[in-house]
Parts: sequence; C-alpha cells; structure tokens
Amino acid sequence: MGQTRLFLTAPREQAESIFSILDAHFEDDGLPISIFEPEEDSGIFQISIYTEDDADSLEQRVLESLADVSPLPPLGREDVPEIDWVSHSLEGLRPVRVGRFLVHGSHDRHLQRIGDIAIEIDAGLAFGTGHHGTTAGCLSTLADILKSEQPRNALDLGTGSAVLAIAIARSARIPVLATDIDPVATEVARSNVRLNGVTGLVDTHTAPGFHHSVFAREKPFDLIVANILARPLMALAPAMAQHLTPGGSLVLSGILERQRRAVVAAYGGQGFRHVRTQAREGWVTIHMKR
Ligand SMILES: C[S@@+](CC[C@H](N)C(=O)[O-])C[C@H]1O[C@@H](n2cnc3c(N)ncnc32)[C@H](O)[C@@H]1O
Repeated sequence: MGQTRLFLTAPREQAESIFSILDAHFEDDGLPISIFEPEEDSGIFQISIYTEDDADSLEQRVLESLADVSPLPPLGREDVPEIDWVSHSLEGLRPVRVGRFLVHGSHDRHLQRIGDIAIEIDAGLAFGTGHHGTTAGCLSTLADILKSEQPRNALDLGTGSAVLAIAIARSARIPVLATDIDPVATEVARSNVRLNGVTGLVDTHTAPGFHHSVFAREKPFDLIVANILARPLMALAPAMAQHLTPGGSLVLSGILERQRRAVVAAYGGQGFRHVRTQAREGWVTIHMKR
C-alpha cells in the first residue's frame, strides 16, 4: 500500500513551530514527521507527515492541531507510491556536517573529505538522517565528549537509523549496544551498521527501554546516548543510573527547551550532574555525568 504525504511550507521560525506542534500532537501515533529545507539556504522549510492509513482523517487532525497557527500555510497532499518512499525521502536530504561527522546518502559519498568521519545512511524508514536538531545535537555533543574522554563501552538507546551508534563506533572504535523499541527501526539500524562496516562493534536489539537480557550482559556503559523524548527519558532516569558507570557520560535529546529543567531535575535526583546543554531548532541536547 502506498503512503500519503501531507506537507506545509513556511519560513524557518514558523516551520519549526509547526513541526514541534505536529511532533507533540502525533507523538503517540508513531507517524514519520520531517522538516527540511528543499532549497539550500532559502530559509524556507517543508514539514511533512506521512501516513499509510486514512489520509482524510489525518488531514483533519493536522488542521485541528494547527488551529492556533495564523496565518496557516496551505496544507499540501500527495501520494507517495510505496516503491519510491525510501529514495524519495532521501532525494530531498542533503548531507549534514556536524563537527567531523558527515552524515550522507549513497549518492553523496564523493563529498567526503580527509579527516571526516563519514556515516552513510541509506534508509528512510527509521528516524536519524542527521537533519533533525536532536540528532545533530547528539552528534555535536558526542564529538565534544570524544575529544576529552575515552569511553570503552557505549549504549545508544532509541537508535533509529543507528546514526549515533555508528558515529561512536567509527570515531572511538569501541563496542556499542544499539537498541530500539521498534523492530522496523532495528532492521534499518542493522542494515546501516553493515553498510558502514561496523558489524564487529555495533550490536543491535529490539527492546523497550532497558527490558532485555542483553543489558545485564553488556552493562555497565561509560557512555550512553538516548534521543527519545522528555517523558520517557524522565521515566528511564533510575535505570540509566543503574547502567552508567560513575564518571560516565550521558547524552539526552528529544527534549523541547521548555522541558529541559524537568529532565535535568529528574536526572539530578538520580545523582547526575549537568555538564552542558546545546540548543538547536527548539530542541535541547543535554550532557550529564554521574
Ligand atoms: C528521535 S528517534 C532517534 C533516532 C536516532 N538515535 C537519532 O538520534 O537520530 C527515537 C527512536 O527511539 C525509539 N524509541 C522510542 N521510545 C523508546 C523506548 N522506550 N525504548 C527504546 N527505543 C525507543 C523510536 O522507535 C525511535 O527510533
């Protein structure tokens, strides 16, 4: 069955606000939502939401969720044949540079420069192309951490495309456990891990939170990255403390600016101290240590 894409086009600030509203509103539906700049440096962004089900009812819900946005840009709609979905979603994606990390699709391999840590992501069905402010924030924070720390065993919880696990494995050459609640994401992660030649380092598993025997086998970790969302992250704070070594680094993202204090407080209660927060596109990435 094909997919339908609903989309809105708006200047950056409005586009980011629409993206945040849709992201929060459809959080429990698990529908892919993306934001990107179709034309480089144009400042005009497109927010897309995809469904395989009833597009009419989604359209209605999108309009209801955006009722307070004024003026509301027109809501576009197009059918995306299933066969084209992955390549379609990649076509619009430019490579992303964050520090030494270059996240790119297969068609942009040639952009790699000496000294780059290149991460090839070739599937659109899991989150994590580097374009989202949360992924970019995690990559940037990981790059900073890896300049001064030498972790030996890492965890990427909510791995999506495995972009962060691959970034850690390729730059630190250490084992990384990469888990996701969604079996489709785990499949995509596995295939990206193979594509990037790090099968010997990155181990992928489907698991909600820490509910899998692999955690007991692989813990403790001295670096954990989790780009999920504020609420599940707060619920996971005690388990994070149990799985991270004293002195280890924790990178949390998927947190809106207004949720930052609550997340820092939840982790403060578990013995974590705040090191640094980076903000991108309304999202924050928090580095904490235990
Ligand atoms: C925002 S994406 C992040 C993907 C990638 N790590 C990145 O930074 O681009 C969040 C991922 O976490 C997964 N996820 C959500 N809740 C989870 C949970 N409780 N346990 C494990 N994975 C979870 C989702 O399926 C999704 O793939």
